[in-house]
Formats: sequence, C-alpha cells, structure tokens
Amino acid sequence: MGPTRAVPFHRGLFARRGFQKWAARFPLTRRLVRREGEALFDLLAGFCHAQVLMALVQLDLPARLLRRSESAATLAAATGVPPDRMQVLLNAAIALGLIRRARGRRYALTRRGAALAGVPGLQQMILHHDVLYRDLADPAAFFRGETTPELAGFWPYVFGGAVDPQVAATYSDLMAQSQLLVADDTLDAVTLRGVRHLMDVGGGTGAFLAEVAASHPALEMTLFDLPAVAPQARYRFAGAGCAGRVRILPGSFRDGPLPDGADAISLVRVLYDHSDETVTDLLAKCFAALPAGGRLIISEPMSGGARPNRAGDAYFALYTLAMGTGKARSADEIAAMCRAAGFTDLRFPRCRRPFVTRVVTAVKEDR
Ligand SMILES: C[S@@+](CC[C@H](N)C(=O)[O-])C[C@H]1O[C@@H](n2cnc3c(N)ncnc32)[C@H](O)[C@@H]1O
Repeated sequence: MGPTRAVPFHRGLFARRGFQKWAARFPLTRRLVRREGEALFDLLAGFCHAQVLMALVQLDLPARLLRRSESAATLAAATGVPPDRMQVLLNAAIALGLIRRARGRRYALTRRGAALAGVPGLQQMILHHDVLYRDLADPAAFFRGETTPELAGFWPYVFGGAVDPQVAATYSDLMAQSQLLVADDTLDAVTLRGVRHLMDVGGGTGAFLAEVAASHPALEMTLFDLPAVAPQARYRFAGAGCAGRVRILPGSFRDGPLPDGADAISLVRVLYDHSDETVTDLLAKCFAALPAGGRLIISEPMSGGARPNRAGDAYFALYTLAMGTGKARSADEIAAMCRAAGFTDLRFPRCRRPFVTRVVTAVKEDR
C-alpha cells in the first residue's frame, strides 16, 4: 500500500473538532466559523426548506394569502391541516422569509412570498418537483447512474418518440407559464433590429413569439415544434392578435432539414433537453436553414463552466441528468458547438436574471 496522502493543513485544521471549538470563541475567527457553520446547516436542511415550499403551494396558501391576511385557525380549517401542525408550517415559512405575522394574529405574505404567488410558472414548477424528489431519493445511486429516473417519462419528447397529446398539454402548459420570464429576459438581452423573419425552433405553444410580436410589430415569424405541440400555439397567437404574422409548422428537427425563409432562428430552452449528438445535428440544421448573415439566438439556463453556479450546476445540471438525455452546458460549451457548426461572431449578452436564463448569439457569416 502506498503512503496515505496528507490532508492539506488548513482543511485538516477546519475539520478538527478542537479547532472548531477554539475558533468559534476566538474573536478573529468566530464570525467566519459561524458563517460557515450556518451555510453548512442551510445545505443540510435545504430539502426541508424545499418541502415547506411544496406544502405551501400544495395547500394553496400563497394564493389565499395574496388575497388577504388570515389567521392560523382559518388557514387550518380551510386546508384540513390540524391547527398545531399549521402553526409549525407557518413558523417555518416565516423563518424562510415567505410569510410574516400581520396585525390581529393574522399571517400575510412577505415580498418574497408574494413573488412566489405571482411569478408565472413558479408554483407549477414547484409542484412538478415531486418527480425529481423521488429521482434523487438515493443520490449516490443516482450519481452512479444506477437508477431509472421518472423525470425522463415526464418529458417524453426528448427521446424522439410519438407524444400523447394529453401529456404534451401538461408539459406545454408548464413551459408556457415559465416562458414569460425567459422571454422578457431574452428580449432584454438581444436586439432583433434588422431581423425580418424569426423562426422559433422548439417554440412550444408560442409564448416567446407572442412576446416578440408585441414589441416587434413588423416582424414575420415561424413557430416550429412537434405535431403534438405546435398546433396549440394557434389559440395563443389568435388571442395576442398576431395570428396573421405567424406561420405554424409542425415537425421534428430530428427528421429532416429545418424550413428555410427566416433570417434569425431562436432556440429557447431547447438545447439543454438533448444529447450532444442531437444538439450538434440541430445546430448544423440551423446553419443550413439560415441565409448568409443570418442570426442564431440561444437562450436557456446554463452551467457556469469553470465557475459553477447554484442555478446551473446545483439544479439544472441535476434536473437534466434525471431527464436522461439532456445536459446543462456552459455558454462556452454552447459557443464551441456553434463554431463547430460554422457560426461566427459568438456573443454572450448580459442577462438580468442568470438563474432564469442566459443567452448566446451567433451569426452565419456573410461571405
Ligand atoms: C423545454 S421546451 C421549451 C419550449 C419553449 N421554447 C419554452 O422555452 O417555453 C422544449 C420544446 O422543444 C420541443 N421539441 C423537442 N423535441 C423536438 C423536436 N424533435 N422537434 C421539434 N421540437 C421539439 C418540445 O416539444 C418543447 O416544446
């Protein structure tokens, strides 16, 4: 047996109980020790925090408390939760900054709680986490790749098979609800000046194009998505008064070339669902479909790459791993794949909320 590798000095020190005890009292280190301890405890308790969030949403408390403040007894009676247990839940929600005590022994939402009630798609997102929870129940086995995650079944289209319209409606609704924030942030980050015709590939039920239509009245648009999904966009475009400007093309980007005619293509939350092989093929098809000078806009949550971030690397990376085929890629990885497809002028515009989406743009060079 070879010699055991020594634990680096300062890490070894921090791991020692005696040092922790001393450092927790010593004036120059006690703040650091407390901060580190709290951060570690927060990680340890994170799954309870998430379940408090889930319980609030399942019991519809954010919507109730958005309307008016309520007493614990009223909330208990309305939800079928015994009063003493409702009190535990309310205290937990107060501790997490979602609920506050209001006058007359009532409870109200904080600003964060109001955002939970009002941000489109957030509650649906939380509710569908029951699946991901089950998938992560044995995390070591999950990371070893020894489990069969359920989440893959929730998003059946990624495997390229036929999609049941009922199932498609469920996931399209979840996507459409959460699309509004993504659309806002994407449109803030990129300019469509000079674009004549935008094709949104994997555009779902049209939430992104409906937002684009509102701010770009002269733009022609095409929505391309699977036959079980794309036709649903009709209703949204009719409601948004832009049906005359949008062509809806049902099809699969796995099956043949993409339709041409657009001078810009957007891929919003599409790449991270798919394997490198599928993404390579899709980017090549985007390149082929665009004219010289055409633009590509990619918007989705991304990994931080060499500098991992909480949203991309401690959430979306696990989510896409559970889906089985997807992958949270960094902006640099996506840019490299775009270059390999022939695109140039790769840009990384700043996004307002990188935990919602990040953007990479590219151009098919005008030779
Ligand atoms: C995660 S959703 C994103 C939808 C929308 N862009 C958004 O951000 O809300 C991915 C979309 O890609 C579509 N999609 C998946 N595979 C596809 C394929 N092979 N051809 C066309 N669209 C596909 C799905 O139907 C779905 O609408």
